[in-house]
Amino acid sequence: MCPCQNGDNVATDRNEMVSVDLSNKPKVNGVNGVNGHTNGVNGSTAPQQRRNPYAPRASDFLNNVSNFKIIESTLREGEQFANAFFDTKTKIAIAKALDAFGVEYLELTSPAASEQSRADCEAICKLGLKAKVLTHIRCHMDDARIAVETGVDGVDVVIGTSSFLREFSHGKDMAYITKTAIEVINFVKSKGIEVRFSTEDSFRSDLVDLLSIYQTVDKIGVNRVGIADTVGCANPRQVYELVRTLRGVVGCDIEVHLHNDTGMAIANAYCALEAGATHIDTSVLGIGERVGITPLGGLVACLYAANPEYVKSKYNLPMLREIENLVAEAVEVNVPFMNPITGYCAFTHKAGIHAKAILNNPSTYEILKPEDFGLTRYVSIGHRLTGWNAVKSRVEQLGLKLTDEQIKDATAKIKELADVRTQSMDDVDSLLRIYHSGIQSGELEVGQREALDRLLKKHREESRAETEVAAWV
Ligand SMILES: CC(=O)SCCNC(=O)CCNC(=O)[C@H](O)C(C)(C)COP(=O)(O)OP(=O)(O)OC[C@H]1O[C@@H](n2cnc3c(N)ncnc32)[C@H](O)[C@@H]1OP(=O)(O)O
Ligand SMILES: O=C(O)CCC(=O)C(=O)O
Ligand SMILES: [Zn+2]
Repeated sequence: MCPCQNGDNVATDRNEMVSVDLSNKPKVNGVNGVNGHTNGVNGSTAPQQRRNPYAPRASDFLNNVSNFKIIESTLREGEQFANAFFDTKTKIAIAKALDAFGVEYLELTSPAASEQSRADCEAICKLGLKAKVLTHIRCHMDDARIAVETGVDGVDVVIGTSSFLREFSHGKDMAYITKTAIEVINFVKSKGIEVRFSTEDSFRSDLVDLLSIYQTVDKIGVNRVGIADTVGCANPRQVYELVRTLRGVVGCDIEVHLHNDTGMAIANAYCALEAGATHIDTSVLGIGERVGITPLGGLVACLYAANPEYVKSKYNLPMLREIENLVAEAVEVNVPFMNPITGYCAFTHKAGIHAKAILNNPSTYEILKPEDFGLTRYVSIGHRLTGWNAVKSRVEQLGLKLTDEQIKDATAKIKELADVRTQSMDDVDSLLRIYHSGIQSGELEVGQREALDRLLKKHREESRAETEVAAWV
């Protein structure tokens, strides 16, 4: 289990990961502990508020990085993930969790997919959630007729416009697509619910075709148009340019749906917002067709970096981990180790240079504050990359009195041992305690490596003897 996830103060359940929760740490170098934000390194008087380089620039008048809505599609796109099978109970649990987190919309699988999909859609509509409930259909009157009877707040209509999909999927030309889109949109609108029209495979579609159909549906009063990077081929610049062009052509909201085949989905979503998109599709852990779409957690991390207060005010951030665990369990995968926010070591700092600065001011090496996500920061100590400042913080936590010179001497021994194997937290603690008592008793002085080795050996033998006695009892 990840030390960041077990909630204990000291993580010792992985030998190679020697981490310590420094949240209750006393003053270090004259400044507050790691959770207390300081006025700068080593207590300097630099101003606390620094300009956030990730914040939107005032000159970007289209920028919606601090003004967006999430359309959470775990229960639609996510159901297209290879491992996904959501029974009704699981769908309801996911829907409620996402609603409590604060997403603005939930998108559900087409009720035309199966009888159970239709029944589940109705059941979720009846939950009385704060989030608006949408369902996702083909651009076809048969699907639209079923969808509007489920009780949804809106219908997301999609049809492929690229030559690939026109030729090999539905086989329809742009004239047919436009005519059917108008019919379906007018029908859904006549039921008094929201309607969105999206072109599938937008980035491999002809720009003139795209702008023409978006303009047509905007004129007849669609609530949103959607751009879909169905195959994950787009890059941030292309996304920016297409959304910005579209922003100049339609007055309605703009949604983007971005696949992650080349790892661009979060960056693309960010650029879409910069260019004026209003809604971003996500799924928990990014699950969906192939490698899925923009992950909810990663998007939240990225947008929090731009404007923490805005993101904190909209979403219940400490719920993120629970939601990811719920979905991970439902689809039988692990949360990836490098997942933003909730990954195995998202808030663990290791190298001595990092540890020192983090202890003085966490913002030196953190753009996300773990406490805003209900998580804890760790500093890893028992390895060859450690430094005396990290060791000093542990000495203070243990309540030991050692001079800086003595701590540097003890650190040299930790590094020597860690060159052979990573030291567990217990190993580091014992060494520090033995070092301390050696100094107290006068058996040890700084630099007396042989004396220290003798004390460590004696301790090892005593521990072994104790273990043997315990085994006999
Ligand atoms: C990119 C995306 O992820 S889009 C969303 C994908 N979601 C889904 O596919 C939902 C789950 N799908 C299903 O349950 C089924 O595919 C259904 C019920 C939608 C259709 O099932 P079937 O009628 O058996 O057709 P099948 O799945 O084999 O083929 C798709 C059909 O939809 C048509 N089609 C495909 N896309 C569209 C579209 N966007 N709008 C209208 N028709 C479409 C195809 O031409 C084909 O029609 P055909 O039966 O005349 O050949
Ligand atoms: O409806 C949409 O906008 C997107 C549909 C979809 O899942 C895709 O194109 O990848
Ligand atoms: Zn998709």
